[in-house]
Amino acid sequence: MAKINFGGVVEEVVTREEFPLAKAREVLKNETIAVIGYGVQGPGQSLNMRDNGFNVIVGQRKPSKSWDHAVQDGFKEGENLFEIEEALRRGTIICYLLSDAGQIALWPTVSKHLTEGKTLYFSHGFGITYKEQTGIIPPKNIDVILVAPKGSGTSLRRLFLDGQGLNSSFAVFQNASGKAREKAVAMGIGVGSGYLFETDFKKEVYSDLTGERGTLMGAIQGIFEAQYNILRKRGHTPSEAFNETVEELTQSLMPLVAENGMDWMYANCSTTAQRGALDWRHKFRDAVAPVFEELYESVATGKEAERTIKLNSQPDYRVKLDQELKELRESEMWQAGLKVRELRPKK
Ligand SMILES: NC(=O)C1=CN([C@@H]2O[C@H](COP(=O)(O)OP(=O)(O)OC[C@H]3O[C@@H](n4cnc5c(N)ncnc54)[C@H](O)[C@@H]3O)[C@@H](O)[C@H]2O)C=CC1
Ligand SMILES: CC(=O)[C@](C)(O)C(=O)O
Ligand SMILES: [Mg+2]
Ligand SMILES: [Mg+2]
Repeated sequence: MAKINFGGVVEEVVTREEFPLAKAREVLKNETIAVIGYGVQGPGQSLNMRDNGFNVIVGQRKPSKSWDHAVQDGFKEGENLFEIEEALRRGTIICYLLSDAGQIALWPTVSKHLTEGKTLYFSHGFGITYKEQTGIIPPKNIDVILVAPKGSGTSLRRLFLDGQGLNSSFAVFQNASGKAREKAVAMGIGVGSGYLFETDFKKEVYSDLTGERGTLMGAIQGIFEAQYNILRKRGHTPSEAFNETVEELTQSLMPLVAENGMDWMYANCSTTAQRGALDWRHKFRDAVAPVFEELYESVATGKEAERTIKLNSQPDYRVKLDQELKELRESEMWQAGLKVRELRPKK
């Protein structure tokens, strides 16, 4: 493990240099890796593993859109694409990539196939950490590991095809074979991770739920809306409000942050902008800090898990989520965004 100093704190990470693909292939050479579920993570992980030369099969409900998607991606029924139970029977490493709520419904079926020597793999600490609510309690005589790509399965695949890699965390919950850690790292390299940092199931799910509800998804939309609304209220046009709230951020400023940090982005803006941003950041931090306290508490007490399980286990959960996404898409702000995107000059 490479020791890396992250802002004054030394952590250990696994890089592709020290754990090359050839080593990962050697560790997993006798395994049949069964990816259960072909939603967002399923395609990204299974295609990357397939291209990396691992023995991958997919298990998915049939008929379903996800089954058709797997067929389109070149998986063949009876060869490397099976109904879920058959894939569970054949797999030695079971990658449980159903939605977190879906994992609860299918657990009685999955657990039947978790015989000694098999490995159960997750990409989220959810099922294990909130076991009182999920009922997911694996038998003691199997390995239980996690690799959580830090981003969408879509980005995992895109970055892999670009020759880059998304970073992932990894963890071991049960080490029955004595080789669980090595297997987890090998799987992490196999699914196309750029590098891997170690965590445990609880820390993974607490940070993940906080991040996606916070700055990655929830908070960012909330802040966009608040700023867009004030600009509109004070007489600015939708195009001006959208450009000044979203378009400039994603097209001009965030790429600079990604490249070289926040001070670099600031330094490439006017001194007027720098003065204002350096002053106002404190006020924004203090205003949202209590919301983040509330959010972390809701994650740590299991309230977020309870709500997710309850709502996403209903038969019409997908229809309801799609309806809410439609409302977002049809809001004035994002309709203005649609037009702004169309106006971007093409290469
Ligand atoms: N979406 C993402 O990019 C990321 C997801 N994760 C984690 O990876 C895991 C998989 O997530 P996603 O790919 O987003 O899942 P998803 O919501 O796309 O669902 C995956 C598959 O589960 C199937 N499914 C759902 N309920 C089912 C049920 N009751 N019985 C049988 N099949 C069912 C769906 O048909 C779909 O093919 C989750 O634990 C998630 O938290 C981790 C990192 C990123
Ligand atoms: C993409 C990712 O890592 C998320 C946001 O945590 C998720 O999809 O659950
Ligand atoms: Mg995540
Ligand atoms: Mg998540």
